[in-house]
Amino acid sequence: MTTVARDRLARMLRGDVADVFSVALTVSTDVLSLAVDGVGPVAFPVSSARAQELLGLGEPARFGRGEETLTDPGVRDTWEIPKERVHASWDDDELNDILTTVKDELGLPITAELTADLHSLLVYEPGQFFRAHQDSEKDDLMIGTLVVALPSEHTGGELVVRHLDEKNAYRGSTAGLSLVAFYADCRHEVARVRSGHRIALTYNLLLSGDTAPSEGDEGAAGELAGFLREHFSTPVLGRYGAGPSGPPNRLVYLLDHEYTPRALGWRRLKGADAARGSLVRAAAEVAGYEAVLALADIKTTHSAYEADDYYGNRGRGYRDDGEEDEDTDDPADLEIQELIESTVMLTHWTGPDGDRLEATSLDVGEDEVCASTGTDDFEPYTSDYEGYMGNWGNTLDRWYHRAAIVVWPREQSFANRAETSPGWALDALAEMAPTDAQAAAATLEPFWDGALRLRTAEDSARISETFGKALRTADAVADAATASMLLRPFRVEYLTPSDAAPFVKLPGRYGRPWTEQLLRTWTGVGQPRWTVGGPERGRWVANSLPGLCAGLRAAPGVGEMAARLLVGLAWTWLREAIDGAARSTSPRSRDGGLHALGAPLASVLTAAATTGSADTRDTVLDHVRRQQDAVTALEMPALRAAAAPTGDDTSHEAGFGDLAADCAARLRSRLALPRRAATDWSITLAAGGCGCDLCETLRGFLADPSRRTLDWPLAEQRRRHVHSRIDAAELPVSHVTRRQGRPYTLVLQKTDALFTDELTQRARDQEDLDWLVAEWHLAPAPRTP
Ligand SMILES: O=C(O)CCC(=O)C(=O)O
Ligand SMILES: [Fe+2]
Repeated sequence: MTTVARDRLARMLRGDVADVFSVALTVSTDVLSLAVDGVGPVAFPVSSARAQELLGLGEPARFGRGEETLTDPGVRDTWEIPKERVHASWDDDELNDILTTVKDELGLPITAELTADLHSLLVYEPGQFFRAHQDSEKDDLMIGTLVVALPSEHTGGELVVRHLDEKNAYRGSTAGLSLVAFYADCRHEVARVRSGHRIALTYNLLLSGDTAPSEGDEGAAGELAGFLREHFSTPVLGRYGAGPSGPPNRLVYLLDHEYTPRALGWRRLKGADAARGSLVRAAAEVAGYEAVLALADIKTTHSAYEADDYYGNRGRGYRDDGEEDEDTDDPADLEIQELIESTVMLTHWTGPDGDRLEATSLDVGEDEVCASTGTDDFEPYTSDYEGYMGNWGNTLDRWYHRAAIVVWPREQSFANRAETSPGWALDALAEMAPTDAQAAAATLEPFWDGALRLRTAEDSARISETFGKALRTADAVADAATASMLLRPFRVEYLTPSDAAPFVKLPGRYGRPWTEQLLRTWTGVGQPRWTVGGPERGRWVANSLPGLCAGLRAAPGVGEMAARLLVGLAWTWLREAIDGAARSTSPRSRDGGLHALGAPLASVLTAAATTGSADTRDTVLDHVRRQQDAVTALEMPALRAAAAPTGDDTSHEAGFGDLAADCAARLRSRLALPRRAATDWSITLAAGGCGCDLCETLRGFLADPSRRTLDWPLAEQRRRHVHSRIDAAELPVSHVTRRQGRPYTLVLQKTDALFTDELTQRARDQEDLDWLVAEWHLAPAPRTP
């Protein structure tokens, strides 16, 4: 198998630089004098009596985790002397020398300035310790920590500093000052002090001044540039499904140190990252690419077994240091098997204008990622072990934060940013000259639909803001094809009355066929995702359509044309939704479905009147008139949603009077039917559906006015068929199985609901009719007895 360019690039970067993450120095006690308020000058080595006095001033030390500061003697058990009481004065030249040495050994830029800021004085007595932790970066400039252990008699209390799978352990000196400096992302701990006292000053290390990394070596940059060119000219499969294969959009090289969003910057890369960063940057420059810094959330999923279960022996655990981990709750010993999946999502990157970090959200494909150190070598910030669950095997999910350098061809820069920030891209396009905007927009085409659709699901407030921008930009680009491309991913539900003014410019600029095509796309007509009766569409028709049409009419000609198209498409949707609901075999869901379409129906009629679409109105009324009687469940809410007649043109134009008359006629004829006699137990089983012998027997029993119960010996399958027929038709008939004899007996019994439901329905019909007569000025009819 040939190794792909990005892996060769990562391997080359790994080889080149050693990762120094902590350094130690021992210096003479002469360079420091220490005094503590309340104790006076502290001589070196610190005597046990002095240590006791210092203890007396101490408070239980706190520690930072993330944003919080906590006190927990299970994590940290040591005394902290308030910083205000501590006066540590160094010989300036000596301290400068020390910091310069630290800077050089940690591989920080030569021209930068490293300073130390006193953080605290700690005293550990026998039994005290500080568990593994990472220091919080309290200052934007903070890059690490300097521990100055003062000479004193003690055993135990080693300071252990780790990075990836390496660790350095440091023991204090009894004669000199022992200094240890390490990067802020290193986990470190102080082992339990066994005897005597361990006393240490801690400092925050701050990096400032000209922190530009030294120039990378030219030959190496040239070689790396070659890998970059190869990467960007080797096709990968398109994203978002079936897209054609093309060159990758980016290369994501994962770094080895951790950075907070505040601390990530080219000038503040740590250890090996600094040299790698300047090399990759130089290579990108040579090849004409752009490099930005980013933060990534990585999730890996491995199949895993608890070691005790797996082959019955304890396999190698993935934790090699036996240290307790406060953040994770997996079983300690897991036999980790193969990697099932790994996803990399960029959460931040440096903005177009250089150093400032901005939030983003981009899933990057596997074939766009490489690293010199595998993610498995890092400590996850959280993990989750799922034991065996049905179809899924045991899996271990682990999440990591890593920093990255992201490289892309300059001409892909706009597209890369647009993919995660469509709103930003639309604003930028609107600012460009039309020909530039057309060229830039063309680079968005491969992912634009996908990028916006994914977002729709997430956050509809943001997408409607983006929609507003898209309307304006589609006008500004002055090109029909570009405008269609930019607008295609949206749906008609985003178009609200307040968009009428910006929207109407588009039919003005691009004409009727273009507008019709766009609206068909937005409403999904003729597309497979076309769903009938979706609640969002219903809400849009009910709430937005009339206001939108009224707004569009403000632009005579094109606005009216667009409004008529919208009314036509809304009716296409509504007709299918009405037919779908009316076809339902369940009376309850039929009535519920029709009821929900009442307000949309009122809107379509109103909008048709507003836009002078008399033929649409007539088609709508015809369609409603042709429905079965159940359509009153649609007519009533439509009439209640319509404004009552004011004698103005619109309500007349809209045909609500005709609708009210049709509805009243249906109610009257229903009310005119004779009431059910108290002795009449006949039930009609709606025609259609199954006509098997069971259903025929059922039909006969139901139709018989004098029979209320039927004892029907039936095998299970057949009982079930009868059940489902009764339930589907929602008949007032109870069915129970008497479990005696063979086959069991199905006992059917007509219930009182046959009478009570009918009474309720009549009362409701009467109430509806009275309301219609009063509100819609219909001729009163004689009340039925
Ligand atoms: O006592 C030490 O050497 C280290 C103290 C420490 O890790 C801290 O203060 O965060
Ligand atoms: Fe610490």
